[in-house]
Amino acid sequence: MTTTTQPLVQVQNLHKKFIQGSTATLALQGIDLSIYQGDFAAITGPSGCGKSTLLNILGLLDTFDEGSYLLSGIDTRPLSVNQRARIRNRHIGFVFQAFHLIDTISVFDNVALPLQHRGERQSSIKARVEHCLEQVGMSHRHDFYPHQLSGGQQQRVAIARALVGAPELLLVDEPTGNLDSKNGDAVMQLLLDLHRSGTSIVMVTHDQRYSRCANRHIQLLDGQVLAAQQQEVA
Ligand SMILES: Nc1ncnc2c1ncn2[C@@H]1O[C@H](COP(=O)(O)OP(=O)(O)OP(=O)(O)O)[C@@H](O)[C@H]1O
Repeated sequence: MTTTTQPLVQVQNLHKKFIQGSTATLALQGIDLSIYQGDFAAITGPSGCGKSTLLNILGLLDTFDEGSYLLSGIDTRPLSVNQRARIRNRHIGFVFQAFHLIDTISVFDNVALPLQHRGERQSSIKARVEHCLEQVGMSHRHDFYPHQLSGGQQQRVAIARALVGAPELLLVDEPTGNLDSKNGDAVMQLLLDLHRSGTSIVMVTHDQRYSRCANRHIQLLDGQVLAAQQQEVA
C-alpha cells in the first residue's frame, strides 16, 4: 500500500532513564524515529536494548525524560494522565506478548471493553465487536472465557480488542513470543492482512522470520537506533 508523507509517529532525541535503588539505567539514549501511515515497522535488537520501553512510550503507557514525541502531530509531552488515556483509547491499539485478557469476563466482553470506556451505545458496540471477532476468526468462541482458549486463540482475541476502536496505530510487543510456530505463523498472517487493509503497525520481535514481513526494519542497540531502513517484504 502507499505510504503518505504525514508522520503518524515522530520521535526526536528521546531519552528514558530508570532508577532502581542506586542503579540508573539509560534505557533510551537519543532515539530519532518516524513512522508513517501505512507502515509496518519491525523493531529488533538484543535483550535489554530498550524495545519495550520505546513501545510503551509510543503507546503512551510510559513517559520520557528528554526529547519529543508527536503522535499524529499532537505533542504528547504536556498531556495530562486523563488526556493520555483518552488518546490511547481513541488512537492506539496494544497487543502484548502475555495477551492481558481479563479472565473473569467473556471473549465478547473483553473485546468490548475499549468501546465501553468510550461510553458507546450497546447496539454499535455489539456490531463492532462481532465484526472484529469475525476478522480474527474467533466469532465461534464469543461466549468462552479466556482460560478456555488456546494461546493462539487468546492472542487473536487480544488483537480483536486492540482493533475494536479502529486505532490509527497498532503497537505489538512480541505477539508470537508465547506461541508455538504454527500459532505464531497464523498470528503473523493476521497482522499482515491487517497491514494490507490499511492498519499501521509497529511490532517488537526477536524473530527474524517475522521482522522480514515488515516494510521497515528498525534495529536498536543500547537504547539507540543502530539502523532504520525500508526493506522488501519477504
Ligand atoms: N521499570 C523499570 N525499572 C528499572 N529498569 C527498567 C525498567 N524497565 C526496563 N528497565 C531496564 O531498561 C532496559 C531496557 O528494557 P526493555 O524492557 O525496554 O528492553 P527490551 O529490549 O524490550 O528487552 P527484551 O528483549 O529482553 O524484552 C533494561 O536494561 C531494563 O532492565
